[in-house]
Amino acid sequence: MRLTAENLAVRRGPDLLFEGIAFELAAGDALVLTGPNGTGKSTLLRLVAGLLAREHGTVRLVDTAGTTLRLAEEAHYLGHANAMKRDLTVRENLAFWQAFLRRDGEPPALSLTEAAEAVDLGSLLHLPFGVLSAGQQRRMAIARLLVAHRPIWLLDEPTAAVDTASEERIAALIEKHRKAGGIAIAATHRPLGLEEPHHLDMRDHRAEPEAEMDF
Ligand SMILES: Nc1ncnc2c1ncn2[C@@H]1O[C@H](COP(=O)(O)OP(=O)(O)OP(=O)(O)O)[C@@H](O)[C@H]1O
Repeated sequence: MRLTAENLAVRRGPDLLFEGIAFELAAGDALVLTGPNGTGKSTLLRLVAGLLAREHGTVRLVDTAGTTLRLAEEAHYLGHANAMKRDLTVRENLAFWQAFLRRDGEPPALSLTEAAEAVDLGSLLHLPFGVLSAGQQRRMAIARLLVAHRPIWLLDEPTAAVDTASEERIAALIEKHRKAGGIAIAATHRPLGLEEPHHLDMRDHRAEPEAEMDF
């Protein structure tokens, strides 16, 4: 499996936000996106997830046989929002995602209980998601990634709001995903503690201001 980006640029509103983004990731690789607020880390993740159109450039995922795969179908995307319904219990939320994402022939994923235990919150499955603390909610959003297999993880500040022990646990889960042949791209303001990740500093790809038209 190989995830390749070439010459990516994105327009937000009237302006080009970034340009010239390129990377090549193989199974087991991680890419860490850094850069100040507003430099486009979330935008790049959303673009790779297929949620945003690009101005130009390509993103391509191919399997070991060289077949091009649809990225939107092969990726877990964890945005700033946790994609959980506040009024449903944690178990109901995770069950929804497992049923929604399950595909025939996938490698086995974790059960709902195993996924909650992997983020050390196995005792909270019965609670409405909305009553969990901010850090607990983030950890349960990480548990969502474990209930169905997807080879690409696109993670926007995955450790936001979590305590130090949970930061380490989340890093270990990302490492496990990599060791199983997965690829991870993570935007972060804090070191994630991943083993030998690739780095992409969004400051290096700020788009030059475009010339204004005179009339
Ligand atoms: N719909 C939009 N129209 C115009 N500009 C937008 C739109 N959406 C986002 N932007 C701008 O795109 C820029 C990049 O935002 P993005 O969220 O990708 O940054 P980021 O690097 O992830 O920031 P942070 O570190 O704060 O999470 C910001 O300046 C934002 O205002």
